[in-house]
Amino acid sequence: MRHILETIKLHKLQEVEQRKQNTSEEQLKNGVLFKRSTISLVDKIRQANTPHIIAEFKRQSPSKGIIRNNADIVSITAGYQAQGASAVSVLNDTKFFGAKANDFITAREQLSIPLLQKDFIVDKYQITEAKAMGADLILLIAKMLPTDVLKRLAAYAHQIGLEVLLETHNEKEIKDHLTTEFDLIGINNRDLNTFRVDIANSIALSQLLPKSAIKVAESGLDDPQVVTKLYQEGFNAFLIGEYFMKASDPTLKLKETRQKIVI
Ligand SMILES: O=C(O)c1ccccc1NCC(=O)[C@H](O)[C@H](O)COP(=O)(O)O
Repeated sequence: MRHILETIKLHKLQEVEQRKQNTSEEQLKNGVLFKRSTISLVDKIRQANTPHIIAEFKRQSPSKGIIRNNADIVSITAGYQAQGASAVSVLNDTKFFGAKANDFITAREQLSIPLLQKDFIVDKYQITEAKAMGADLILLIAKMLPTDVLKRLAAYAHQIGLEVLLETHNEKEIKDHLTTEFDLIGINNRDLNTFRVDIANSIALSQLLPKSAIKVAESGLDDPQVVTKLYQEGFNAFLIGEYFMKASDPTLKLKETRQKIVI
């Protein structure tokens, strides 16, 4: 069976080609938000040695199906900011994650903290789009693209003022990118072949990174004690989606989680 990322990649390539027909990159660059100054998550993390939560807004996922399809982007993302998220991540993919067309821009309109545009980037055009919709940082996934392409895309993102979170999941992906310039290194706790979450694997992989790297634990985090453990092991930030989104009150769940993390 085809890997989920391969399926997503094939779909993205088609989707992006279609969007290019409707809006040129030059048109995107003329948008108001393309010119805005971005807000740095890296600075925020370097300034405060504390567990930084990147709270994610996601309606559904390939591993869990529908999580909260009719979620209100305004109240949830505003609540995340009010409850101390260091950044908010908004899924921007419709086919696999159920994003609605205006989710990202609506979040941008009301947030003053860094906003991660969470998509599956296979083309420079999507990075221009991300900037044009008001992103501060983007995600690149090591498994999806060759190293030289990832480096080129990261360089372009930096050129237009975006920070880059590189997602990794195994030793090779980490070692291949050790010397390259990504701003934050994510380690996905979830194996996307099996959807199994393995925190011990993430801790072992994090030891391969230099102390100075900003390490982000991603996926499957549903216990403040586990976040505490990962923080003690050197992770700086925690990308949490489903745990908040499936709670009866996502922003209250973020508040409780932050209170329960021991530092
Ligand atoms: O979440 C999935 O099922 C998934 C499947 C295939 C590719 C990516 C996937 N997730 C994207 C993410 O990065 C997560 O939304 C993010 O790490 C938050 O994870 P969680 O806290 O488990 O919602």
